[in-house]
Amino acid sequence: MSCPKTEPHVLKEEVLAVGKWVKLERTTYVDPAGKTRTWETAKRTTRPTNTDADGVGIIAILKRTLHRDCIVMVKQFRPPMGCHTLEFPAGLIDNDESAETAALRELKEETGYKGEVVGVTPVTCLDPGLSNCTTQIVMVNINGDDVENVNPTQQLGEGEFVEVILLPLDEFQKKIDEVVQKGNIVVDSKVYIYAMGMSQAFFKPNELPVLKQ
Ligand SMILES: Nc1nc(=O)[nH]c2c1ncn2[C@H]1C[C@H](O)[C@@H](COP(=O)(O)OP(=O)(O)O)O1
Repeated sequence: MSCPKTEPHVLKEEVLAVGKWVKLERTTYVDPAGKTRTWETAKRTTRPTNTDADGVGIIAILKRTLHRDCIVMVKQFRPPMGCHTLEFPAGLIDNDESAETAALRELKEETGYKGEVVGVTPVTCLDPGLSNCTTQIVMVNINGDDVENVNPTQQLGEGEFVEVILLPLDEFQKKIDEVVQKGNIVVDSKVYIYAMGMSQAFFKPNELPVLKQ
């Protein structure tokens, strides 16, 4: 006998604990079989009122004459991980800020580069089994020949320590693997999936030989 189908939905959200940046809630919801259940949910306290995205991630490609195109990456100590991470530049969206404006601001602050937005994703979820945290990924081109971008200077806030790492686009996955193999560093999954996609697109490693062009 099949279960009757219900449109799953949230019934109530009770706050269990609140910090300055994060809160923990108990979410009561109805599952697709019509049964009422609960879930432990983490949320940021900082989401702006004008958007469903908490933050932005920035895929910034540095283009310079006589250089290979590079992706601008950041390495930093992340307290929740207890180690360094390799990530795309990223940050929280300020109130009344668009994803595009936040991306160019965060890129300038974290890396010193001035970029131009060439694309933006819809709101995407980051870890939906744990949290409602969301991000928009913003694609940015950087003209590395521009005088403003020849000696980029970071504008880091108090307590921010960010190392900029340039990785060539045409060997992105290989270079990430080299960085990871060197030490105690974890790569962000968005970064690694992008790198795997690049490898698949460029080298088609999983295609049968007869289908390769
Ligand atoms: N979960 C957090 N705990 C903190 O103690 N502080 C936090 C949290 N999330 C953000 N922040 C602080 C740290 C910075 O001072 C600001 C802005 O962070 P931002 O640079 O926009 O984002 P990240 O790059 O993801 O840190 O918020």
